[in-house]
Amino acid sequence: MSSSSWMLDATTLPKLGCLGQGHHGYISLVKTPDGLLMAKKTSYRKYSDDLEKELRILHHFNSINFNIVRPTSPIIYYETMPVNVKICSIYMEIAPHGSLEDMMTKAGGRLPENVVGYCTLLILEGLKDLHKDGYVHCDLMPENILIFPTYTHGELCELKLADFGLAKEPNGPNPLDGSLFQGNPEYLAPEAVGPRRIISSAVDIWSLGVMVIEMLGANVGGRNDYLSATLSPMAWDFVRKCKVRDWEDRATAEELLSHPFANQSIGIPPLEMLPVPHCLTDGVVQGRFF
Ligand SMILES: Nc1ncnc2c1ncn2[C@@H]1O[C@H](COP(=O)(O)OP(=O)(O)OP(=O)(O)O)[C@@H](O)[C@H]1O
Repeated sequence: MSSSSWMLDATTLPKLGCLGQGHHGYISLVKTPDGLLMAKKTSYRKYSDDLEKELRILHHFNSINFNIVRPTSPIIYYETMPVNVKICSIYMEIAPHGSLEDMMTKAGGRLPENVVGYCTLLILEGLKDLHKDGYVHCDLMPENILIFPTYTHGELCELKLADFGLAKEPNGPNPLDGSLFQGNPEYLAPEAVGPRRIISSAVDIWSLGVMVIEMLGANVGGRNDYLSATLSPMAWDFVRKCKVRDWEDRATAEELLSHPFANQSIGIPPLEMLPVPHCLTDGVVQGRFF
């Protein structure tokens, strides 16, 4: 990457489209003068602490882990918009195939089991390093897993963890009470609510189990008897290990990496299964990816 794209004159970059919308802001597609396409994540300035933390985490893992989205600028940028609206932004590489949620929507709400196994393996690769360094994502859901093309080892796509706004840093404060999985309570590990409120890497493993259920098209609120009857024995065994109620007995990312469910060899999603955000469809935007 050239030094000109690393230090941006953020205010002059044209906004070419919208890549996504979150609860605290939006993600837009921008292009640098030398033709590099990037994702710009913007929120109101009152959320700047979360955005600064997200950028810190992205930088921490920039050269360590390829399954965590990469930042494309070193600092957070502050701007004042018309009518004195104060915003802040960070820049990162663009996911040309959107999010896992987009892929599920495109597939009609259910992915083939071997594709889910492959996606799970890539997510576990990201979680393993995150947890090894003492971080907890705390917001693991399909919309926060981004899809990238890759042509290494004959693979077609690569998944990366994104959206670290609620993440817990080593020795950092817990996310605010009530901030996790608003509207998606099934994703929240039981020990992360109530008076004890334990936030550890096991919280992400619980969410991963729920995500696997969702990707397989089953009911995420379903009880164990329903899940054991609905999922394949291998998928159910994986989910069961993620959803152990006692967080200290829950499997770790490292352990789950060797589970047969995450090692199905023929689950690489075919090209036609990969979504493409509207603003990136052919002919609309020309440019290079990071
Ligand atoms: N780097 C990226 N490339 C392409 N699309 C992206 C990128 N980052 C985010 N998006 C899209 O934008 C959506 C929202 O992003 P993100 O979750 O980071 O925003 P947020 O404001 O933190 O959301 P929330 O408040 O709901 O957690 C994602 O689900 C994805 O569809």
